[in-house]
Amino acid sequence: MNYGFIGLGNMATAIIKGMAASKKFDTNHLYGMNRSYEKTDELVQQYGIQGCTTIEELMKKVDVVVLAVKPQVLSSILPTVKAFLRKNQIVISIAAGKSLAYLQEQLDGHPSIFRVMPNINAIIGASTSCYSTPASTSNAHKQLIEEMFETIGTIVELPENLFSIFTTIGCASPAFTYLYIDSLARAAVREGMPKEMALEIAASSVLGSAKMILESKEHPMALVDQVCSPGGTTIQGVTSLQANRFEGVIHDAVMAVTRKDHSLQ
Ligand SMILES: NC(=O)C1=CN([C@@H]2O[C@H](COP(=O)(O)OP(=O)(O)OC[C@H]3O[C@@H](n4cnc5c(N)ncnc54)[C@H](O)[C@@H]3O)[C@@H](O)[C@H]2O)C=CC1
Ligand SMILES: O=C(O)[C@@H]1CCC=N1
Repeated sequence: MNYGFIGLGNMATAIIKGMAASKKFDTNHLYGMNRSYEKTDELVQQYGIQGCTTIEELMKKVDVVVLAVKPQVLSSILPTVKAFLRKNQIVISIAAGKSLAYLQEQLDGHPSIFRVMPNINAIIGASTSCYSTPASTSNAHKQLIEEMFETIGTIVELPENLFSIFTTIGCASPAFTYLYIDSLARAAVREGMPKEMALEIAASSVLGSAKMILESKEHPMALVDQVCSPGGTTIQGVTSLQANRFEGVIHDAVMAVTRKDHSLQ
C-alpha cells in the first residue's frame, strides 16, 4: 500500500515522521509533494520518502492520499486530485473546517473520503486526533486510518457534527495551553526565576495536572478544592481568576475558534 501527502508542512511532516518511526510503514511506500520542492527534498533526505513534483505524479503512485494543505488552498488542488482519482483510492483530508459533504461534492461523490483532525503534538507522537467517515465505511478502512494516525498519538472516531468543537478543544487548544504555560513562567520571571527553569516547572505541573484529571477520575472542581487550603494561598489566586472571568475568557476563545472553523465550510 502506498501513502501520499499533498502539502508537506507542519502536520504532514509530523505524520510522516510518526509513520517512518513506526515499524508498520516502510518509507519506500511514503510519497510526498509540496508547492516548493525544497520541503519535499528535506523529507526525502531526512526520512527517505519518495518525492513527487506534481499532484498528477503522486496520484498515479499512491493508494491513500492525505490532503495536508491549508483549508484556503484546498479548493485550488481538488480539481487536479479529482482528475487523477481512481475508484479504489482512499482520500483523507486533515483540513480544518472542510466537511465530508464539501469534499464529496468536489470529488464527484468519491466513496472513500475521510476526515482526520490531528494536533501539533503529533511532532512528539502525542497528538489527540479524531476521524469521521461516511456512514457506509468498512471496518477495514477505519482500521487503516487508525493504524496510520496511532503512529502520532491517540485517535478516536467521532460523528462529524462534533468535529468542529473537537478541532477547537483538541487541536487549537495546544496553542492556549502553550500560552498558559508561558504566562505562568513569565510571572515567575518577574519574581526572579530564570525563564528556562520556570518553563520546565510550569510545563511539568500542567502535565501532572492533566494526568491527575485523566487518572484520578475526580471532578476538576473537587481537585481545585483539594489544592485550596482554608485561609491559604491558592484560594487567593483562584478567586482572582474567577473575578477576572477565567471561565468566560476560555469560552469566548473556544467560540471564536469554532466560529472561524464553521466559516471555512
Ligand atoms: N497546524 C496545526 O496545528 C493543525 C493543522 N491542521 C490542518 O492541517 C493542514 C495543514 O496545516 P499545516 O501543516 O499547519 O500547514 P503548513 O502551512 O505548515 O503546510 C501546508 C503546506 O502546503 C504547501 N502548499 C501550499 N499550496 C500547495 C499546493 N498548491 N500544492 C502542494 N502543496 C502546497 C505549503 O508549501 C506548505 O508546506 C491545514 O488544512 C490545517 O487546517 C489540522 C490540525 C492541526
Ligand atoms: O489554526 C488552524 O487552522 C489549525 C486547525 C487546528 C489547529 N490548527
